[in-house]
Amino acid sequence: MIEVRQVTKRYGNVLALDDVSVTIERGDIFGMIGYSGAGKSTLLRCLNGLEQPTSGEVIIDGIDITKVSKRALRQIRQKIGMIFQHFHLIQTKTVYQNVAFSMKVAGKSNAEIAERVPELLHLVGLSDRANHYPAQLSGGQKQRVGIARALANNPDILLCDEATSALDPTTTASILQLLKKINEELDITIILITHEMEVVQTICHRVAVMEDGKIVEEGDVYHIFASPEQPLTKQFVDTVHSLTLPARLLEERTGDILQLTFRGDDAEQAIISKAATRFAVDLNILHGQITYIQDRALGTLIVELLGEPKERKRAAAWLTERTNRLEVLGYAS
Ligand SMILES: Nc1ncnc2c1ncn2[C@@H]1O[C@H](COP(=O)(O)OP(=O)(O)OP(=O)(O)O)[C@@H](O)[C@H]1O
Repeated sequence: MIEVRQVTKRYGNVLALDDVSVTIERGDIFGMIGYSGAGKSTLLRCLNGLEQPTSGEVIIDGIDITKVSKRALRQIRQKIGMIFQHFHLIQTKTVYQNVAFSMKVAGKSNAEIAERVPELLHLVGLSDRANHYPAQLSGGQKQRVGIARALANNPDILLCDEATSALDPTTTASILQLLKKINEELDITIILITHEMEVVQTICHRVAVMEDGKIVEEGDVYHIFASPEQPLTKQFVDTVHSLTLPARLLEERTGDILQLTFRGDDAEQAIISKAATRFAVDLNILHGQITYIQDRALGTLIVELLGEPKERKRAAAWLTERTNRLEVLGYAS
């Protein structure tokens, strides 16, 4: 388990982290999302002791790593692997040598290296590229080498710093699936920072939303998608989970336009038809979609609510209570 307790980090008069507290359970895939400058990289670097907080504690499996000796920290670091946006491979070494190098640095014997490296290359799907140099690999393959290298010393934790930001969508998907497999099969806790909510949607169990050095919202990923509270969280959720109505439809509408978000197990149609019978209103469905957050469905509907103002208001209040999120996109003119 990782506990960040009231961590503050100042660079001169820049407050990069402002009293951040968060707990990451063993086996989680934990996402940290935020725009550039939010403090994500600084927080990640505090987790592996590359950065010393100005104040606060970073406790990994019961040990506050901000208080240990350099030697002890080096040992703890061996249990923490890291992968990077731009891979950071050694260009003059082959794939095999890149992975072997981190084991050599950790003092592993040649026999251990000779046994482990082929296993790792097999795990990341690069057995046939062992003798290639980084320049001969695609971005996705380079990241696979980065992952193999990060796993070489059997870490408990894998930190991913924008690991898919330099990759195209298909390659991103395959790297995310590999990370998921590593989490499930090797029981490695994964902490990833990203500015893409799609990455969070695809593999994270929990997510923290960061802004100006603070965590503004944190929770289970499905819950965050279904009921985001902070404006920034809503913005991120909307990047993958929003519907756009053609401008013509919005202009021609005569009723209120509502966007409703439902959990997958809710009977959306039943709620819509019940609202129509319960109140003197009509509801036209204009648009809808179901998004899957890992295996759980989250539905969105845009409806036009027609009727007298008082009835529309009552129906909207009734719907608000029965949906996860109701937003008014436009009122009847
Ligand atoms: N070594 C440093 N010296 C001075 N200021 C720094 C240093 N590292 C980070 N900062 C500042 O701290 C703040 C947080 O930066 P950080 O890199 O953690 O944000 P981020 O969310 O990871 O952004 P990005 O996605 O662009 O990397 C920024 O204002 C940044 O300029």
